[in-house]
Amino acid sequence: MAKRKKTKVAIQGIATSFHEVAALTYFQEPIETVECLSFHELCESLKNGTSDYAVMAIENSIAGSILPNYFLLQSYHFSIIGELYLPIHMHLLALPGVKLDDIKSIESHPMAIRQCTEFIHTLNGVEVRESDDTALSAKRVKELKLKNTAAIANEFAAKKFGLQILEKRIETHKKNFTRFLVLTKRSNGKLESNKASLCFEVANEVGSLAEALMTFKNNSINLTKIQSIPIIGKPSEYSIHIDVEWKRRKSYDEAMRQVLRQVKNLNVLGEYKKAKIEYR
Ligand SMILES: O=C(O)C(=O)C[C@]1(C(=O)O)C=C[C@@H](O)C=C1
Repeated sequence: MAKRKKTKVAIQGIATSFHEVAALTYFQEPIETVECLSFHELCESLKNGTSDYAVMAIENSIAGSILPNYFLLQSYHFSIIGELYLPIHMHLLALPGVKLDDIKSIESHPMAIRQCTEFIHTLNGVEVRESDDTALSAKRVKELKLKNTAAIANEFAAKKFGLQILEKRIETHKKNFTRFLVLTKRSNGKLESNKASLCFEVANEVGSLAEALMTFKNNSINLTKIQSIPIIGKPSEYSIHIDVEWKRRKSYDEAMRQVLRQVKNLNVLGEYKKAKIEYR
């Protein structure tokens, strides 16, 4: 009998990156991950059919929003079909036998570095370098035998690349989560949903944004996130991204009907099931 083809999921980074952990956690079935070394590459992989889904980090509870990804969501027109809040534990990894005093440079993904700034500030005179991925930094330390460099990455990367954990849990706050979105090219119809990601523009006039937001409030729709991003080429004009949650679908539909008349270019980026934030 022919083997069933595994679902292909694009991740930013290589095996053991946080994106891989997020993809394996979300899908809970054997998947094939497609490694991409940038978020742009990840979107291209989904667009050209190399992958069926993509998992994309959108915000972190210490470092905040990944703003460039809002632009990608807007320009690629994918559908968000799910979300995941992954607990993030960061460790400082080095070659076996290396001591903290030997470390002259640290490298990692910029979002990982931003989650560990308090720890990094305690190390004097250590150079900090940004890389494409936490796991890739761990791999480089191992393969290039970098005795004076440490990588910020997770425990899976430590194990896979045979590195020691020099300092454990160096994230600035222990309750650290990254929110990931699960994207596909075409959403397969109406999934069971109680959350949506929307974007729109409003006139630069007194109360225009407040009025649109009041429409959600008046229909008992909970606003969970708001993020504005510039509209390129129109200085001081913004695209507003919001996430909303509802208890009754009817209330959401009614709010959307009303808000359509109040805003411009309303775009539903996805309707999906709200994820739980579970501290582990
Ligand atoms: O470098 C990785 O391991 C990633 O998966 C990237 C990434 C990110 O883009 O925010 C994912 C989760 C963590 O917040 C740190 C880095």
